[in-house]
Amino acid sequence: MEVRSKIPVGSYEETKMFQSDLNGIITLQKKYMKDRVVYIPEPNKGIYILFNAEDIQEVLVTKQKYFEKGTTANLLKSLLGEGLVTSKGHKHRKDRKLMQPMFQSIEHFAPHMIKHTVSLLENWEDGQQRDVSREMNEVTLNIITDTMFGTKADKNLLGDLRASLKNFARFIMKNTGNTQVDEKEIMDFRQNIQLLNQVVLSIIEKRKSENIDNYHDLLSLLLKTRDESNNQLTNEEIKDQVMTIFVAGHGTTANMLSWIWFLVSQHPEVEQKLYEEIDTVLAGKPPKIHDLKNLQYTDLIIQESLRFYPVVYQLRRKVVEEVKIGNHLFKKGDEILLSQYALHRSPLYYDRADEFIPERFLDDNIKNNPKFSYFPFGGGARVCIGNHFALQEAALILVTIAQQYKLLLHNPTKVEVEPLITLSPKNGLEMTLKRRE
Ligand code: HEM
Repeated sequence: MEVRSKIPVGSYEETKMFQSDLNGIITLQKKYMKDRVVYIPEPNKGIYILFNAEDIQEVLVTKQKYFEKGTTANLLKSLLGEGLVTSKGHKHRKDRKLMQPMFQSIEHFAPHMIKHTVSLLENWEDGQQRDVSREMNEVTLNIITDTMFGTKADKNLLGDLRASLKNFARFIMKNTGNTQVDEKEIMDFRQNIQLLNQVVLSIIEKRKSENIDNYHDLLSLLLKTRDESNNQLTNEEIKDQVMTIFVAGHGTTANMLSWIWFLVSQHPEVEQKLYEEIDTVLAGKPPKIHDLKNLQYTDLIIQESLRFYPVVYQLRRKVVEEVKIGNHLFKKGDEILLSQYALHRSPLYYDRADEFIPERFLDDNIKNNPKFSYFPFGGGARVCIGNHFALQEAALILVTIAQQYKLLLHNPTKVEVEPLITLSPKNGLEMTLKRRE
């Protein structure tokens, strides 16, 4: 008998459950993790979900050449063009090599990260209610435009931009694998893209009118780059890379920080330890990059938050050539789903997986877990290029704010997880700012 016929198939109810609710995959995992995989016959194209960390490592690392990015990446292309997130094969390797230097040494970005957090705090007052998710988006957007493009984010565009990106993400999630997309939705979607393109093109145009040698950021790197035949990158190529970093490089970190604030506010004992550590290590002084190594509990909170709410919660891959993964054979064209959300809550790897326990990352059992039982930044050739940038940024923003404020949440039941391209708080995150004595 053919190996692939042994793969269990989800029922109609299970397919519905998987599509309608993020927790559907947790129920599927409980039932099918011993089989390591389940096939879910979605209406347009079925998908295989893997539940074993070793199999995931094969897909992302050891057998990565048998895979390419799945259908979400194709829709993302309409926004990001052929940038680093969406490019494939030779073009991807070239792009990665080109952008890598910007992410190799990131310590010098620390003062910018702190400066933008401090200026965010200048607008905060004791007792105010603020949508912390919006605030985190603002500060991370300012940081990415400053560090990568040497410019300021245009204040007027910020609100529109955030709404635009969210609409865009909703569109993608609704239409991944869908062949009949509503005309009106396509029109709105195009308008959204135009707005984003405008922002990015204005950044490029402004720089072209200046002396690029005065800058040492990603934009200048892209403008100075020559290919093998000594040709410059085209405007379109530069726009795609800029748009990619612009989009991939702020909403993700903003959502991670929103979940951290939410989780910390719901766990007073964790909150207390965090504040104690910050007060002891920083002793009231602004953080410096070398302080991060001494902020160990802060680091545990960040790791555990990314386990609990992995902002990039699933990856899709498409098989390009028949391949055996674990005990199963996959054919060309098969779509595979790797779910950080499921693996990070798998009983195979985590005790009390539904509880938020930062200390678990000190546990030896966790250290012995297979590598891909925890993969918030993916893995292999396509591992997140901004992972260290994001972790450094999150820690600096978190401690800079926590030195001055506690954030209180009055109505936790109002906070809902919305699984778009990233996990975001559906209706924002209204919190009260309490200034510390
Ligand atoms: C908490 C924050 C972040 C998370 C959880 C995250 C997660 C991820 C994941 C899981 C991937 C792999 C996607 C795949 O394999 O299909 C990825 C790729 C990528 N990320 Fe991030 N990311 C974060 C922050 C950032 C930042 C700050 C930047 C840039 C400054 C960035 C830029 C990118 C780029 C360009 C790629 C594509 C890399 C490639 O395909 O070679 N990310 N990210």
